[in-house]
Amino acid sequence: MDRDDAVRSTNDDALVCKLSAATTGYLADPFVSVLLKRLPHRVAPIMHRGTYVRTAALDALVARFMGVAAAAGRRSQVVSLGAGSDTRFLLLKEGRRNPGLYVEIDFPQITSKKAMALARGRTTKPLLGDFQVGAGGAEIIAQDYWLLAGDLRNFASEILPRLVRMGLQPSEPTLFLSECVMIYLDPTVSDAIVAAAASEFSAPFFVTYEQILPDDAFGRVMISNLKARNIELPGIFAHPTLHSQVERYMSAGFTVARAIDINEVWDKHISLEEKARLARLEIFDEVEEWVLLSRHYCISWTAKVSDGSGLSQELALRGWLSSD
Ligand SMILES: C[S@@+](CC[C@H](N)C(=O)[O-])C[C@H]1O[C@@H](n2cnc3c(N)ncnc32)[C@H](O)[C@@H]1O
Repeated sequence: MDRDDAVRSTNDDALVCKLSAATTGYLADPFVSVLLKRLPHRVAPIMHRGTYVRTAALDALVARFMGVAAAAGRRSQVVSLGAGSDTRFLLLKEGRRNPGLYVEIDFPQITSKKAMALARGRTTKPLLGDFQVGAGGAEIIAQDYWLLAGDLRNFASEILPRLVRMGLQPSEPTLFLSECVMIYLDPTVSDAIVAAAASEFSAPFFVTYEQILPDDAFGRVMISNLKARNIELPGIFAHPTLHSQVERYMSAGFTVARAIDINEVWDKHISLEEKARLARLEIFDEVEEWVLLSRHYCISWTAKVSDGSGLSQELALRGWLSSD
């Protein structure tokens, strides 16, 4: 398995965790089972919780972004980088929420399987509306959803110009989402993606979920376990702390940014009712391991909002997670 195959295999990990979390009752997501029919192995409660917290936090941030755009009477655009098995577009449509434009990009090996599953799925096909399948079956182009094949290493030179040619509007509020993706890219590439978002768009937002803290005992084991599968995390050394996650945005030209770890999301941003509901799903006794693991994953978010954009900078940042 070469390096890119190994990186692509991380989407299977995410999908297995998601399907197991949905089957166990952590997530209300009927669409994961369209992408994966059967669980290949049992998934530990700690992974269910991690998947739940990451999904809940990113859902809240995406919803908040869409609310900010809607309040300003603007079309929201989401660009999910390395979207893999992202089902947010389908969930938005199912909930009759207007997704604006939702774009997903991944390697063709990943998008081909997804395109086939979505275009054929009894529950997914109607949500796409009229659509065309392109690139030999690797892409779906619908009015509010584009599933595109591409290599993010060519983001600035190929992907972004193509998106703009297709109708992505740099003048509209645009959220770039990197859910466990930029960490696999060379930092010069991921920094260039963040910089392109900041410089080419009038009201760019960026959300990143990825691993941090490579240098403590847990971090070293995490990295060596992945290395054993030929998976490198070049991004973790470039942006290893919450502080440096914020810095990456500010030095690219974003104007407000925050980063918190998953442990803090769980402690402060998941309601007591939700925690009580999750506690009834299965026994959870990996408490110490959870604290260690969840401190090694972070969510960071940022916005660049100028006075003339019609969006409030304060609104763009404050309240992105419920109790801010
Ligand atoms: C851990 S998975 C995450 C998938 C999805 N974002 C999620 O959270 O479920 C990482 C994804 O990034 C994609 N990816 C990594 N490097 C990429 C690149 N250079 N170009 C396109 N996609 C890439 C992989 O193919 C994989 O689908």
